[in-house]
Amino acid sequence: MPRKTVLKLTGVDRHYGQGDTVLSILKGANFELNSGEVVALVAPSGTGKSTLLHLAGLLEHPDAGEIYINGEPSNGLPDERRTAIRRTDIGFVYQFHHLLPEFSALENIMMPQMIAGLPKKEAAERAAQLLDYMRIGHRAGHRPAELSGGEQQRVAIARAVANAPLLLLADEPTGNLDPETASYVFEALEALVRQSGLAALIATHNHDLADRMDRRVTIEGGKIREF
Ligand SMILES: Nc1ncnc2c1ncn2[C@@H]1O[C@H](COP(=O)(O)OP(=O)(O)OP(=O)(O)O)[C@@H](O)[C@H]1O
Repeated sequence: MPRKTVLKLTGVDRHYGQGDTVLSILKGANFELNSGEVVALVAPSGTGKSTLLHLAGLLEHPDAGEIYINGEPSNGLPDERRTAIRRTDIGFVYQFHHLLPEFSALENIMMPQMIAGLPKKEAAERAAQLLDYMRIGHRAGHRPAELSGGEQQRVAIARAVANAPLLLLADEPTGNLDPETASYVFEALEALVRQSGLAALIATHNHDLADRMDRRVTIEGGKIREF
């Protein structure tokens, strides 16, 4: 599969606060992520990992610079277009699964597909396939509270890729799990990412998991550096 630059940041600045209390998180940050690449984002707490993921996911605006998703510059795009890009091109996984508690595992995975306009039957078929792929097909009818932490996180991963995005952004996706479960869930995540050829940027404090990814990047002095 030919590689495409799915995410690109050029000269990105992001700061919080103003005047004397300004906190500069990113300053002239550049970064590229290609399809098929799984990249670890490993940096100390508070250096801006979540900020970077929010910017890349078009959930926040940079103060300067440009963010391209699949070649399209995002500055100045109307909110509807940003939302459409988020829905179709980007999947998110968080530390805590954020599944909808009143819906089953299957329904949670159907939801983004139906919002994107897919008929219910097709959404259910795809959701069932993803659950099987994550080896939790037998838990399809269970609500999040009836699932283990590792199972919940696998449902969240399946939901994130349900609309076949180009880019997966994960913020400590295994941070809430014991090491053995974390390793198992990460394996499932990695297999899914590799099989679908999407680009993934995964923030983690877990060096063992980071070692298994293609590259590691960190945030240092407001820049994104390889290490
Ligand atoms: N909306 C905001 N307003 C003000 N400061 C913020 C805001 N969001 C984040 N920050 C600050 O920016 C810095 C970077 O935050 P961020 O959440 O990106 O760090 P992180 O590397 O993801 O940390 P952790 O590993 O602890 O999750 C922190 O000092 C945080 O307090």
